[in-house]
Amino acid sequence: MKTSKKIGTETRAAEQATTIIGIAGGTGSGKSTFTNRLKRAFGDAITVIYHDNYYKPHDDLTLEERRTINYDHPDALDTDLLVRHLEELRAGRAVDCPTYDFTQHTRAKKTVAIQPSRVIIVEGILIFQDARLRDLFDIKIYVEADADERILRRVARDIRERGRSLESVINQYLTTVKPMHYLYVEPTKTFADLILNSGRNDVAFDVMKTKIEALLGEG
Ligand SMILES: Nc1ncnc2c1ncn2[C@@H]1O[C@H](COP(=O)(O)OP(=O)(O)O)[C@@H](O)[C@H]1O
Ligand SMILES: O=c1ccn([C@@H]2O[C@H](COP(=O)(O)O)[C@@H](O)[C@H]2O)c(=O)[nH]1
Repeated sequence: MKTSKKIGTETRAAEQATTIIGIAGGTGSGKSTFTNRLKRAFGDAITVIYHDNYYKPHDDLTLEERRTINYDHPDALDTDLLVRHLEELRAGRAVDCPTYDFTQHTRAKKTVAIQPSRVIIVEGILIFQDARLRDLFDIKIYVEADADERILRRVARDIRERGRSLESVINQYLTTVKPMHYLYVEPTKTFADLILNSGRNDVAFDVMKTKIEALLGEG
């Protein structure tokens, strides 16, 4: 959307424009739930990219040492690489996206080829914290959920899917996740165009689905 240039009475560039949608919110708020629902609805017509895949690798450290890293501080992520990748995608070029292994707290070996498209969704807890990312987003959405619900969901998810114990999730939450949330995540809500009450919000999903259909020329 931002690349549109008026040429006479035509807006030619707008026909080719890419719209980048940022979906932020605290851990366990339902960002992935909302994002994945849109991805299921549109398939390859839209591109989804997760900031989580850009956590810095720490292969030089042992797993025990990696468990103690503060993953909720902006410095834990290679946001420079994400910015470069979004610029490439917006220019119509595919990128090789890293993937992340939460059970090992480091990057996985494989990368995934991400194709450009007219609508790109970027999801992550800290994506509105970086001014360069904010500038790239045409639409900014913040998924809201009470802290008690978010931690309960995180406990269940991290034990089920990310190889964690109850004790490790509680300890990580109290030492880094919670303080960083109030320092770096929650304040960025102010940048949002839309604040969603839950990632399982059918009305919000229908609104965004209609918007994306229009952007894709399906409306
Ligand atoms: N509104 C909701 N009610 C109950 N459970 C939810 C809701 N939204 C998400 N969940 C569940 O909570 C967990 C975390 O949701 P997820 O979308 O992964 O959060 P995030 O990406 O923001 O960390 C998942 O297991 C998901 O199925
Ligand atoms: O190695 C890692 C990297 C990240 N985390 C935690 O992940 C969440 C962000 O992901 P959500 O899907 O939004 O929950 C963040 O709060 C980090 O603490 C991790 O535990 N280990």
